[in-house]
Amino acid sequence: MLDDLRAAWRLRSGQARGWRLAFLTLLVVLAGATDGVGLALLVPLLNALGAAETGGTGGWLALLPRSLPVLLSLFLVVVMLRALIARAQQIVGAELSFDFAVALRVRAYGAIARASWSWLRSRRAADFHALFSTEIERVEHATHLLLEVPARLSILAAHFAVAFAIAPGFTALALAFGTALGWLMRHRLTESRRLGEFASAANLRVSREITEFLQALKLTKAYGAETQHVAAFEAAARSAEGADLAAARLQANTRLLLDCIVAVALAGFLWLAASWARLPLADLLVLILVFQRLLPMLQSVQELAQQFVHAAPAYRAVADAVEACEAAADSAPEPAEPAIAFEREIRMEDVRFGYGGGHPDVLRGVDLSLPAGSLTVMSGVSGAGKSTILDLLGGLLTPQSGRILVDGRELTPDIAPAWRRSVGTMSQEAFLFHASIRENLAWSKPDASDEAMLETLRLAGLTDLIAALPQGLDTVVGDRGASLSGGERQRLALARLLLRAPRLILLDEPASALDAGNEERILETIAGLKGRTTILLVTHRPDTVAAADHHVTLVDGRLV
Ligand SMILES: Nc1ncnc2c1ncn2[C@@H]1O[C@H](COP(=O)(O)OP(=O)(O)OP(=O)(O)O)[C@@H](O)[C@H]1O
Repeated sequence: MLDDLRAAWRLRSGQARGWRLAFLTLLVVLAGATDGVGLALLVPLLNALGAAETGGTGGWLALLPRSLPVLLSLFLVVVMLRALIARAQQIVGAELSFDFAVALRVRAYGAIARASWSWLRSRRAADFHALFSTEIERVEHATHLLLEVPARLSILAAHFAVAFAIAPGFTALALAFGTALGWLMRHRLTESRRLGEFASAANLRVSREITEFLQALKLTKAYGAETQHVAAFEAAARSAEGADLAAARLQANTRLLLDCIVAVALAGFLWLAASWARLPLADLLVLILVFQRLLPMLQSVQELAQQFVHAAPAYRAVADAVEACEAAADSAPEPAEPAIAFEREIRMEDVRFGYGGGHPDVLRGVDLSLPAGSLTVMSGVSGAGKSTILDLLGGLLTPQSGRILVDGRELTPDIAPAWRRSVGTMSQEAFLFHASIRENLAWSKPDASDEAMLETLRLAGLTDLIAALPQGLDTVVGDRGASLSGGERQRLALARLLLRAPRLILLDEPASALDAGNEERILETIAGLKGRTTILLVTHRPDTVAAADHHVTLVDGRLV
């Protein structure tokens, strides 16, 4: 439990402004105090209403005038003040929750966005999805409860204070009863927390199933694996819902138990108050009112605590996930300088790289020179490390030894973000957004004009397609470009890349998923870009690129 609270503290943000929390604390105290004063005023009020002959409580209340209109006015002022404080408390509490929720979501999103690619590539997208879809919501719920508990406790304290002023011994007994009740219920809190941890794990399984199913929709249909996915989803959903159901059962059982205990306790206390404590009538009436409110309040604090410990494990899940992303951040996530110009050559010198985890190094001393404006073709068997070379040249990975030089300047992690702005990359399966052609293009250069877009579409060989589309640039391409053919998708991705006018283009088998005819045409289009920019093209058919200036092959971690 303490771990969860520590995680909650780690997740607090500077934006949650300390003064607001201090103001809320003040309001909580004031709410309790006005509640207590309002209750205490009932004693002289009842006395003034006719119970005067029975005596009443001494203390500061004895100083009040006994006039009914004055007491009623005072009572009204206190009740209205209490209502105003409650309103302010509700608004400030909601603002704090809002600030916390937005800051946390933005922090988590930013942490993922700023994490280095070398770390991100070994993560599961589904786990990030779970973070946003369920765990952060549970954290928000827990925070709402966390803000609510002190408010209830303050009112509880006010009730106890009034009861104590009327009948100290009797109230001490009630306090002992409340403490004993909490102690008796502690196992329920432990059980609720265990269910909360189980719910975190079950929610993760649901999220993994949903994300991977949606990513593989076409494959699922093609393999007829729908039943398999539905069954896996049902098992995960039952498990997650089962955790919530068990928590709801526990909550209902606790409520039944507390309802009975509180009813018996209330009857017992009232009987004791009337027969044993022999209080004056006005005091007795107020004491009845106080206890009639106080005991259910104890019950609601117990319920809130139970709900809180159920949601609290999400604090640790979210804090651990966000901090892991933050620890893996790029050393300079925001480019410190504009895109890096490149006039002469990009060079790899004796570059070594391995993915760790006991695997042998993939690259074992790679030397490569890409003169500006040249077209280099790279080939090698599957798994040789070609994509790894592209990721290193693109500034996504950092060599473990050796250097990459851009016009003689070493490509270090500090300048990698700026360098990435000068690079355009494209792989086998180009990703397109479910948006129009214009929006897909503008993603890489938001201020691009229609003319610039049409020019890059021409270079990518898509002029005829755009002319044939009734909505032209505004045609929506579907999920991941589903309404385009494979060749059109790759060409559109090429146009998007060219729109940024990159100094270096890294192409990772951009046409190998296409049929031979389409592949040749795309490779021809790429060869036609020679001279405009520097290109490194990975292809398993190097012979088809006659225009290439250099051919290199990756063998045993070295280029030959
Ligand atoms: N994140 C990773 N963690 C561990 N090993 C990895 C990781 N990514 C790639 N590898 C391993 O590094 C080696 C080189 O991978 P890479 O993708 O660079 O090869 P490739 O030549 O591009 O292969 P292909 O032609 O099949 O695309 C492979 O053995 C691969 O299993």
